[in-house]
Amino acid sequence: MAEPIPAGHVGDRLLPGTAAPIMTGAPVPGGADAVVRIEDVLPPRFGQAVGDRVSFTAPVDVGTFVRRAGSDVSSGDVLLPAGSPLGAAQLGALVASGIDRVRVADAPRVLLVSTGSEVRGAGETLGPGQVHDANGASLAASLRVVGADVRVRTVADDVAAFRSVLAAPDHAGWAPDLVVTTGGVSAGAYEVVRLGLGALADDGLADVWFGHVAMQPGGPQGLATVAVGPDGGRVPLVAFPGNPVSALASFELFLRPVLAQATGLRPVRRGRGRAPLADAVDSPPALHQVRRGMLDDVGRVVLVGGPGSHLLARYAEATVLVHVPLGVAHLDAGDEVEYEEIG
Ligand SMILES: Nc1nc2c(c(=O)[nH]1)N[C@H]1C(S)=C(S)[C@@H](COP(=O)(O)OP(=O)(O)OC[C@H]3O[C@@H](n4cnc5c(N)ncnc54)[C@H](O)[C@@H]3O)O[C@H]1N2
Ligand code: MOO
Repeated sequence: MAEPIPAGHVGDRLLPGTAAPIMTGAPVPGGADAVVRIEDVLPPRFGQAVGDRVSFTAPVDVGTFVRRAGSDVSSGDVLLPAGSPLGAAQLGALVASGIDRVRVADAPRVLLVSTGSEVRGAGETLGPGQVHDANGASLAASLRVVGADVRVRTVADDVAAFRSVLAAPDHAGWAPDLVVTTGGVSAGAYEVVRLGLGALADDGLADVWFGHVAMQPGGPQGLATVAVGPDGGRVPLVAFPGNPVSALASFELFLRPVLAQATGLRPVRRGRGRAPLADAVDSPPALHQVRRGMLDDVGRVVLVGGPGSHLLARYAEATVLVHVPLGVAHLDAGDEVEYEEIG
């Protein structure tokens, strides 16, 4: 036996016929070509003196328990492709490779505007007819997951107030790359997003489209480019419906893939697959219906809650969005549906 080699020490070169007690993580010394677990040594414990004799319980193959330098990543390899999100393993791999600085993309700045005179901030005391700003919370979280720098504002059904939020999106000179609004897009008399963008378009400060997509929830939708901030630069605006499930499903289906691509996040779409339904389902055939569900322990899709676009607490229980395509009025239990994961 030669001198022991603790982790963090480099042992002397071994001569043929010698072994050194070595700890996990210590570099294998020159002259050695395998490591034998102490459990497989006779006697099976450390503490031998230099010059003592040991034997092994079985023949030892060359390379056993040796981790070769470069077996994970070697000189000249691409450690992380451009556009990689820096998550746990990526940050660890960078630091392990001796890199403590990398160039990162700017987070897209997103102004999220929850509209509606009934909408109150999280935790505020509600008066009659008022609701808390669920969309501000859920969409801000969704946007942050795709790497956005998000500011949330709430605006009453008041065109002047809506216009002033776009004109001065933040007190500190922060200007958005994208505006996302919720509510105020359908057919009512006080649709602040529709009216506000219409007024801006009349003043030459926006180009606007409003329409319906054949989807439920998330039918009424708006798109625009609009002047924002003190210098009036044009940025894209996406106007989602106000119902909380409609807003979230719209984000998942329309905006998440675009933002994930823009920020280089992979995968752009979340995991998807096909699975049989646990129960029959009816759907309006003129609409692509997006239901919420989860997979049971035999891999069937179980729907969670009904189709209503107010059922946010049920959405919170779900793990997948379930697609019932256009033209389908009924599916039986056992029929396959497409699903995609939600976070
Ligand atoms: N006459 C019609 N009425 C409605 C139609 C239609 O086609 N014709 N479409 C319905 C559908 S579908 C949807 S979706 C909604 C979308 O309308 P808006 O985008 O204008 O949304 P609002 O009326 O502002 O709000 C709808 C609903 O959601 C609540 N809400 C709004 N913002 C929030 C928020 N930040 N947090 C929580 N809850 C919010 C709001 O109080 C309403 O209850 O229009 C249907 N009507
Ligand atoms: O399209 Mo609305 O989003 O059904 O509730």
